[in-house]
Amino acid sequence: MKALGIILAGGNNYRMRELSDKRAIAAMPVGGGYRAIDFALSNMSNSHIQRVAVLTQYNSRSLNEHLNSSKWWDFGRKQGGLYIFTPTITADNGNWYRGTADALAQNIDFLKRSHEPYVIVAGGDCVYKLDYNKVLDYHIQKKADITIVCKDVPATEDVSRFGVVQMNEESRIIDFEEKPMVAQSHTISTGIYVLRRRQLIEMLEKSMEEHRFDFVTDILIRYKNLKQIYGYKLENYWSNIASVESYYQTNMDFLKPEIRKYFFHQEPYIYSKVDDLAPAKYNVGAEVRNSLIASGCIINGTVENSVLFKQVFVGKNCVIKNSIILNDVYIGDNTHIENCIVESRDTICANTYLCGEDEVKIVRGHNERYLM
Ligand SMILES: Nc1ncnc2c1ncn2[C@@H]1O[C@H](COP(=O)(O)OP(=O)(O)O[C@H]2O[C@H](CO)[C@@H](O)[C@H](O)[C@H]2O)[C@@H](O)[C@H]1O
Repeated sequence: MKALGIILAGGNNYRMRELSDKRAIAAMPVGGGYRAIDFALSNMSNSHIQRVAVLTQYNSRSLNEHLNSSKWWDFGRKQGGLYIFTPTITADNGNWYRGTADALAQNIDFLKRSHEPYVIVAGGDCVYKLDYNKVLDYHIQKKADITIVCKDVPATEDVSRFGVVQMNEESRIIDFEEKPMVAQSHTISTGIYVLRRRQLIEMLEKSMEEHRFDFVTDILIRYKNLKQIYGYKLENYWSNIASVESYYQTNMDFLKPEIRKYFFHQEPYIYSKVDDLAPAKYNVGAEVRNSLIASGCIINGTVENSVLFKQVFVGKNCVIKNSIILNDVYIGDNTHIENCIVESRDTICANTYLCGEDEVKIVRGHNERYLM
């Protein structure tokens, strides 16, 4: 096989507010039936990458539970497999992953023991489909040292939470600024990189010698004029779960017919861990419009422009509008929920009124305000 996959899934993100208290960002539920990491894992599997390591750290239990079997993404092969690497305290190392380069460097033995000539490095918090082999072919054809998958975003979009690149006519990256206040272009890095395994090992060893721990600032930006770094443009849907707003928007995108068709009905498919649940049930009085309702849900009230994850109960005379309800939530009768994200495994008492006014409201059990 030509490439090895590494998924970085250990970061925390304060922009996710309380949603990251319970779980790693890569374990965030997406699109009614997936977790964020399913997209990178399925892309790896669909690109026939047989050995994939997931580097996890922050709130790793939630992710470990989701990844407890490699069979869902078809990695259970004799010559390959899915590896989950959390930081390990050893005689030579007493540190957590101090950054993305450090996370890779702490697993340098895995890189050294592998035989694949190339490595695909991707984040576990992005929603997209990509055949990594196309990027790999491009990387080889360009004779690049590093290839970064990039995306043009509308000029109206705030790019200050991304790496922003400038490319010349040959698609060589001539400038890379990480999270700039004022951006020079609207081409962003998607955080997906291709490089030679030997090259990566060499760069990581140098970084560690100098106590530099971040892949972007200490490798990409440092080498941007010294190495041949190319950009590969991703034309299709891509979104990353980096804030409550982008998480909400990504889920709402799944209500658009073209996005649903792209992810649910067009090959290659996205895979996830499957639960054996009863089908969703709509009782007399239920009214559902433009919504995704996962298995195990029971609906009695009205649901509109919303995404309900598995095993949500909606009581009588409820109105759920423009909201995301995470799994195992019980919503009592006569409740109004609008512009909210309701945390998983929660009970919303009957007669509750919840509405995100200026921004999406995150609801956890005790946020209720009762109707008069
Ligand atoms: N210590 C650690 N151990 C293991 N995994 C860790 C880690 N720290 C972070 N990660 C993981 O690495 C990935 C990148 O996270 P970062 O916090 O480094 O950057 P961010 O996602 O903000 O931007 C990045 O991704 C956006 C695109 O989403 C780019 O535009 C931008 O240039 C790039 O830095 C995430 O999947 C995260 O979970």
